[in-house]
Amino acid sequence: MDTPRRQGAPVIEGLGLRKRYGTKQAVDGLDLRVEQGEIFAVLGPNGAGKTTTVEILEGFRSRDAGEVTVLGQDPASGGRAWRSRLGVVLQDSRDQVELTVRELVHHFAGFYPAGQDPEEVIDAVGLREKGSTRARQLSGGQRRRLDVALGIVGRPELLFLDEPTTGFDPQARRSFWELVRSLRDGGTTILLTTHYLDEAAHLADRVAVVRDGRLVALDTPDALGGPQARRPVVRWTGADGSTRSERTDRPTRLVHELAASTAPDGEVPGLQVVRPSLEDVYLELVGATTEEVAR
Ligand SMILES: Nc1ncnc2c1ncn2[C@@H]1O[C@H](COP(=O)(O)OP(=O)(O)OP(=O)(O)O)[C@@H](O)[C@H]1O
Repeated sequence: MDTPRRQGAPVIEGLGLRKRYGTKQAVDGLDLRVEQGEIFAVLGPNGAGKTTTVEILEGFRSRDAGEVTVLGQDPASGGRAWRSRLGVVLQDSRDQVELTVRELVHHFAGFYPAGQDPEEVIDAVGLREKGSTRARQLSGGQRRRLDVALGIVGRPELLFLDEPTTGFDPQARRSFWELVRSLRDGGTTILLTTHYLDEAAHLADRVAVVRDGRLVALDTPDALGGPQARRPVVRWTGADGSTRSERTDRPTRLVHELAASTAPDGEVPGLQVVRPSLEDVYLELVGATTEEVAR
Protein backbone atom coordinates (compact mmCIF):
# COMPACT_ATOMS: atom_id res chain seq x y z
CA MET A 1 0.00 0.00 0.00
CA ASP A 2 1.37 3.41 -0.88
CA THR A 3 -0.11 5.75 1.68
CA PRO A 4 1.80 8.96 2.30
CA ARG A 5 3.10 9.40 5.79
CA ARG A 6 1.06 11.97 7.64
CA GLN A 7 2.84 14.70 9.47
CA GLY A 8 1.00 16.28 12.33
CA ALA A 9 0.81 16.59 16.06
CA PRO A 10 1.70 13.35 17.82
CA VAL A 11 -1.39 11.72 19.23
CA ILE A 12 0.79 9.32 21.19
CA GLU A 13 4.27 10.08 22.40
CA GLY A 14 6.13 7.62 24.61
CA LEU A 15 9.77 7.95 25.61
CA GLY A 16 11.80 5.36 27.50
CA LEU A 17 8.78 3.29 28.57
CA ARG A 18 9.55 0.52 31.03
CA LYS A 19 7.51 -2.13 32.80
CA ARG A 20 8.71 -5.11 34.80
CA TYR A 21 6.67 -8.02 36.18
CA GLY A 22 8.78 -9.71 38.88
CA THR A 23 11.97 -10.62 37.07
CA LYS A 24 10.46 -10.20 33.60
CA GLN A 25 11.32 -6.90 31.90
CA ALA A 26 8.23 -6.80 29.65
CA VAL A 27 8.83 -3.30 28.25
CA ASP A 28 12.44 -2.22 28.15
CA GLY A 29 12.92 1.40 27.15
CA LEU A 30 10.41 1.76 24.32
CA ASP A 31 10.01 4.97 22.31
CA LEU A 32 6.84 5.45 20.30
CA ARG A 33 5.37 8.36 18.36
CA VAL A 34 2.05 8.02 16.58
CA GLU A 35 0.89 10.90 14.44
CA GLN A 36 -2.60 12.16 13.93
CA GLY A 37 -4.62 10.33 11.30
CA GLU A 38 -2.35 7.34 10.78
CA ILE A 39 -2.87 3.62 11.17
CA PHE A 40 0.07 2.46 13.23
CA ALA A 41 0.63 -1.28 13.63
CA VAL A 42 2.70 -2.87 16.39
CA LEU A 43 4.06 -6.29 15.49
CA GLY A 44 6.08 -8.69 17.59
CA PRO A 45 6.20 -12.29 18.76
CA ASN A 46 4.18 -13.59 21.71
CA GLY A 47 5.39 -12.00 24.92
CA ALA A 48 7.20 -9.13 23.14
CA GLY A 49 5.42 -6.56 25.32
CA LYS A 50 2.80 -5.27 22.87
CA THR A 51 -0.26 -5.61 25.10
CA THR A 52 1.59 -4.22 28.11
CA THR A 53 2.63 -1.19 26.06
CA VAL A 54 -0.87 -0.65 24.69
CA GLU A 55 -2.37 -0.98 28.17
CA ILE A 56 0.03 1.66 29.49
CA LEU A 57 -1.08 3.99 26.68
CA GLU A 58 -4.73 3.27 27.46
CA GLY A 59 -4.18 4.07 31.13
CA PHE A 60 -5.07 0.52 32.22
CA ARG A 61 -1.58 -0.36 33.42
CA SER A 62 1.00 1.63 35.36
CA ARG A 63 4.54 2.07 34.04
CA ASP A 64 7.75 1.85 36.03
CA ALA A 65 9.54 4.56 34.04
CA GLY A 66 9.28 6.77 30.98
CA GLU A 67 7.27 9.71 29.76
CA VAL A 68 3.95 9.29 27.94
CA THR A 69 1.33 11.58 26.52
CA VAL A 70 -1.80 10.35 24.77
CA LEU A 71 -4.06 13.04 23.30
CA GLY A 72 -2.05 15.53 25.30
CA GLN A 73 -2.49 13.82 28.69
CA ASP A 74 -0.53 11.41 30.81
CA PRO A 75 -2.68 8.25 30.67
CA ALA A 76 -1.84 7.49 34.31
CA SER A 77 -3.93 10.53 35.31
CA GLY A 78 -6.35 10.74 32.39
CA GLY A 79 -9.86 11.51 33.59
CA ARG A 80 -13.31 10.73 32.25
CA ALA A 81 -13.29 13.44 29.58
CA TRP A 82 -9.96 12.15 28.25
CA ARG A 83 -11.15 8.55 28.30
CA SER A 84 -14.27 9.42 26.31
CA ARG A 85 -11.97 10.46 23.42
CA LEU A 86 -10.50 6.95 23.23
CA GLY A 87 -11.91 3.78 21.74
CA VAL A 88 -10.53 0.54 23.13
CA VAL A 89 -10.92 -2.97 21.76
CA LEU A 90 -9.18 -5.32 24.13
CA GLN A 91 -7.63 -8.63 23.13
CA ASP A 92 -10.08 -10.79 25.03
CA SER A 93 -13.65 -10.06 25.92
CA ARG A 94 -15.37 -13.29 26.67
CA ASP A 95 -17.82 -11.94 29.21
CA GLN A 96 -21.08 -13.82 28.88
CA VAL A 97 -23.40 -10.93 28.25
CA GLU A 98 -27.15 -11.55 28.22
CA LEU A 99 -27.90 -8.33 26.32
CA THR A 100 -28.45 -8.37 22.57
CA VAL A 101 -26.11 -6.75 20.04
CA ARG A 102 -28.56 -3.87 19.53
CA GLU A 103 -29.05 -3.31 23.27
CA LEU A 104 -25.32 -3.27 23.94
CA VAL A 105 -24.39 -0.88 21.15
CA HIS A 106 -27.21 1.52 22.11
CA HIS A 107 -26.20 1.27 25.78
CA PHE A 108 -22.56 2.10 25.04
CA ALA A 109 -23.51 4.94 22.69
CA GLY A 110 -25.29 6.56 25.65
CA PHE A 111 -21.94 7.04 27.45
CA TYR A 112 -20.59 9.43 24.84
CA PRO A 113 -21.57 13.02 24.23
CA ALA A 114 -21.03 12.90 20.45
CA GLY A 115 -21.35 9.23 19.67
CA GLN A 116 -22.27 7.71 16.33
CA ASP A 117 -25.71 6.47 15.42
CA PRO A 118 -25.72 2.94 16.95
CA GLU A 119 -27.66 1.52 14.00
CA GLU A 120 -25.05 2.83 11.56
CA VAL A 121 -22.31 1.26 13.67
CA ILE A 122 -24.10 -2.11 13.69
CA ASP A 123 -24.30 -1.91 9.90
CA ALA A 124 -20.66 -0.86 9.57
CA VAL A 125 -19.41 -3.95 11.42
CA GLY A 126 -21.76 -6.22 9.48
CA LEU A 127 -23.96 -7.29 12.39
CA ARG A 128 -27.34 -6.09 11.14
CA GLU A 129 -28.72 -9.62 10.96
CA LYS A 130 -27.47 -10.36 14.47
CA GLY A 131 -29.00 -7.27 16.09
CA SER A 132 -31.41 -9.32 18.21
CA THR A 133 -28.89 -12.04 19.12
CA ARG A 134 -27.53 -12.16 22.66
CA ALA A 135 -23.79 -11.40 22.83
CA ARG A 136 -23.03 -14.78 24.41
CA GLN A 137 -24.57 -16.57 21.43
CA LEU A 138 -22.33 -14.94 18.83
CA SER A 139 -19.50 -16.81 17.10
CA GLY A 140 -15.92 -15.80 17.90
CA GLY A 141 -15.62 -13.60 14.78
CA GLN A 142 -19.03 -12.00 15.35
CA ARG A 143 -18.09 -11.29 18.96
CA ARG A 144 -14.94 -9.51 17.75
CA ARG A 145 -17.09 -7.37 15.44
CA LEU A 146 -19.28 -6.47 18.38
CA ASP A 147 -16.17 -5.51 20.37
CA VAL A 148 -15.15 -3.25 17.50
CA ALA A 149 -18.65 -1.73 17.36
CA LEU A 150 -18.44 -0.90 21.07
CA GLY A 151 -14.95 0.56 20.53
CA ILE A 152 -16.03 2.94 17.77
CA VAL A 153 -19.55 3.95 18.78
CA GLY A 154 -18.19 6.88 20.82
CA ARG A 155 -16.57 8.32 17.65
CA PRO A 156 -13.11 8.16 19.24
CA GLU A 157 -10.22 10.37 18.17
CA LEU A 158 -7.87 7.52 18.93
CA LEU A 159 -8.77 3.85 18.59
CA PHE A 160 -6.76 1.00 20.10
CA LEU A 161 -7.30 -2.38 18.48
CA ASP A 162 -5.51 -5.29 20.16
CA GLU A 163 -5.44 -8.21 17.69
CA PRO A 164 -8.81 -7.16 16.28
CA THR A 165 -9.31 -9.80 13.58
CA THR A 166 -8.41 -12.96 15.47
CA GLY A 167 -11.05 -15.51 14.52
CA PHE A 168 -12.32 -13.63 11.46
CA ASP A 169 -12.84 -15.50 8.22
CA PRO A 170 -10.95 -14.04 5.22
CA GLN A 171 -13.97 -12.15 3.91
CA ALA A 172 -14.77 -10.66 7.32
CA ARG A 173 -11.12 -9.61 7.66
CA ARG A 174 -11.26 -7.76 4.33
CA SER A 175 -14.43 -5.91 5.24
CA PHE A 176 -12.98 -5.09 8.63
CA TRP A 177 -9.93 -3.55 6.94
CA GLU A 178 -12.26 -1.41 4.86
CA LEU A 179 -13.99 -0.27 8.03
CA VAL A 180 -10.69 0.63 9.71
CA ARG A 181 -9.55 2.55 6.63
CA SER A 182 -12.79 4.50 6.52
CA LEU A 183 -12.36 5.41 10.21
CA ARG A 184 -8.82 6.59 9.45
CA ASP A 185 -10.06 8.58 6.45
CA GLY A 186 -12.64 10.17 8.75
CA GLY A 187 -9.79 11.43 10.98
CA THR A 188 -9.47 8.69 13.63
CA THR A 189 -5.94 7.72 14.60
CA ILE A 190 -5.58 3.97 15.00
CA LEU A 191 -3.04 1.90 16.87
CA LEU A 192 -3.37 -1.80 16.31
CA THR A 193 -1.45 -4.88 17.34
CA THR A 194 -1.61 -7.89 15.10
CA HIS A 195 0.05 -11.21 14.38
CA TYR A 196 -1.10 -11.11 10.78
CA LEU A 197 1.61 -9.73 8.55
CA ASP A 198 -0.81 -9.33 5.64
CA GLU A 199 -3.03 -7.23 7.91
CA ALA A 200 -0.15 -4.89 8.68
CA ALA A 201 0.89 -4.82 5.00
CA HIS A 202 -2.62 -3.95 3.79
CA LEU A 203 -3.67 -1.62 6.54
CA ALA A 204 -0.83 0.16 8.27
CA ASP A 205 0.71 3.47 7.30
CA ARG A 206 3.63 2.61 9.59
CA VAL A 207 4.73 -0.55 11.34
CA ALA A 208 6.72 -0.90 14.55
CA VAL A 209 8.36 -4.22 15.34
CA VAL A 210 8.86 -4.96 19.02
CA ARG A 211 11.02 -7.73 20.44
CA ASP A 212 11.85 -8.31 24.11
CA GLY A 213 10.19 -5.03 25.05
CA ARG A 214 12.27 -2.98 22.63
CA LEU A 215 11.61 -1.35 19.29
CA VAL A 216 13.70 -3.11 16.64
CA ALA A 217 12.30 -1.45 13.49
CA LEU A 218 9.91 1.30 12.49
CA ASP A 219 8.91 2.26 8.96
CA THR A 220 6.22 2.01 6.29
CA PRO A 221 5.32 -1.62 5.45
CA ASP A 222 7.11 -1.32 2.10
CA ALA A 223 10.32 0.08 3.52
CA LEU A 224 10.60 -1.84 6.81
CA GLY A 225 14.01 -3.42 7.30
CA GLY A 226 15.73 -1.01 4.87
CA PRO A 227 16.74 -1.48 1.22
CA GLN A 228 19.26 -4.23 2.01
CA ALA A 229 16.55 -6.42 3.56
CA ARG A 230 14.36 -5.96 0.45
CA ARG A 231 17.04 -7.01 -2.07
CA PRO A 232 15.82 -9.90 -4.21
CA VAL A 233 17.15 -13.38 -3.55
CA VAL A 234 18.01 -15.69 -6.45
CA ARG A 235 17.89 -19.40 -5.58
CA TRP A 236 18.86 -22.35 -7.71
CA THR A 237 20.08 -25.92 -7.42
CA GLY A 238 23.84 -26.24 -7.79
CA ALA A 239 25.67 -28.95 -9.78
CA ASP A 240 26.14 -30.93 -6.53
CA GLY A 241 22.38 -30.87 -5.86
CA SER A 242 22.56 -28.35 -2.99
CA THR A 243 20.36 -25.24 -2.86
CA ARG A 244 22.34 -22.12 -3.61
CA SER A 245 21.14 -18.55 -3.02
CA GLU A 246 22.44 -15.07 -3.56
CA ARG A 247 21.05 -11.63 -2.71
CA THR A 248 21.49 -9.18 -5.53
CA ASP A 249 20.32 -5.80 -6.80
CA ARG A 250 20.52 -7.17 -10.35
CA PRO A 251 18.70 -10.49 -10.38
CA THR A 252 18.18 -10.48 -14.17
CA ARG A 253 21.91 -10.29 -14.77
CA LEU A 254 22.62 -13.09 -12.31
CA VAL A 255 19.97 -15.28 -13.96
CA HIS A 256 21.57 -14.58 -17.36
CA GLU A 257 24.99 -15.57 -16.05
CA LEU A 258 23.61 -18.73 -14.48
CA ALA A 259 21.80 -19.65 -17.70
CA ALA A 260 24.93 -19.03 -19.76
CA SER A 261 26.95 -21.34 -17.53
CA THR A 262 24.35 -24.12 -17.55
CA ALA A 263 24.98 -26.60 -20.33
CA PRO A 264 23.52 -27.80 -22.56
CA ASP A 265 20.15 -26.00 -22.69
CA GLY A 266 20.56 -22.94 -20.44
CA GLU A 267 17.84 -24.21 -18.10
CA VAL A 268 18.79 -23.40 -14.48
CA PRO A 269 17.55 -26.14 -12.15
CA GLY A 270 15.30 -25.04 -9.28
CA LEU A 271 15.46 -21.38 -10.30
CA GLN A 272 13.54 -18.89 -8.13
CA VAL A 273 13.73 -15.12 -7.84
CA VAL A 274 12.12 -13.96 -4.61
CA ARG A 275 11.55 -10.43 -3.40
CA PRO A 276 11.42 -10.56 0.43
CA SER A 277 7.92 -9.85 1.71
CA LEU A 278 7.03 -7.99 4.89
CA GLU A 279 6.76 -11.42 6.51
CA ASP A 280 10.30 -12.40 5.45
CA VAL A 281 11.68 -9.11 6.74
CA TYR A 282 9.72 -9.42 9.98
CA LEU A 283 11.00 -12.96 10.59
CA GLU A 284 14.53 -11.79 10.09
CA LEU A 285 14.02 -8.86 12.48
CA VAL A 286 12.62 -11.02 15.27
CA GLY A 287 15.07 -13.83 14.58
CA ALA A 288 12.39 -16.51 14.21
CA THR A 289 11.61 -19.21 11.72
CA THR A 290 8.24 -19.50 10.00
CA GLU A 291 7.47 -22.60 12.09
CA GLU A 292 8.08 -20.73 15.35
CA VAL A 293 5.81 -17.89 14.32
CA ALA A 294 3.05 -20.28 13.26
CA ARG A 295 3.06 -21.92 16.66
N1 LIG B 1 0.13 -9.37 34.67
C1 LIG B 1 1.29 -9.95 34.38
N2 LIG B 1 2.04 -10.53 35.34
C2 LIG B 1 3.22 -11.10 35.07
N3 LIG B 1 3.77 -11.17 33.84
C3 LIG B 1 3.07 -10.63 32.84
C4 LIG B 1 1.80 -10.00 33.04
N4 LIG B 1 1.35 -9.54 31.86
C5 LIG B 1 2.28 -9.88 30.94
N5 LIG B 1 3.32 -10.52 31.52
C6 LIG B 1 4.55 -11.00 30.83
O1 LIG B 1 5.15 -9.90 30.19
C7 LIG B 1 5.63 -10.23 28.90
C8 LIG B 1 4.96 -9.36 27.85
O2 LIG B 1 3.57 -9.70 27.78
P1 LIG B 1 2.57 -8.96 26.80
O3 LIG B 1 1.22 -9.52 27.06
O4 LIG B 1 2.74 -7.49 26.92
O5 LIG B 1 3.13 -9.45 25.38
P2 LIG B 1 2.46 -9.42 23.94
O6 LIG B 1 3.52 -8.92 23.03
O7 LIG B 1 1.20 -8.66 23.98
O8 LIG B 1 2.18 -10.96 23.66
P3 LIG B 1 1.01 -11.69 22.79
O9 LIG B 1 1.39 -11.50 21.37
O10 LIG B 1 1.15 -13.11 23.22
O11 LIG B 1 -0.29 -11.07 23.17
C9 LIG B 1 5.33 -11.73 28.74
O12 LIG B 1 6.50 -12.44 29.07
C10 LIG B 1 4.23 -11.99 29.76
O13 LIG B 1 4.30 -13.32 30.23
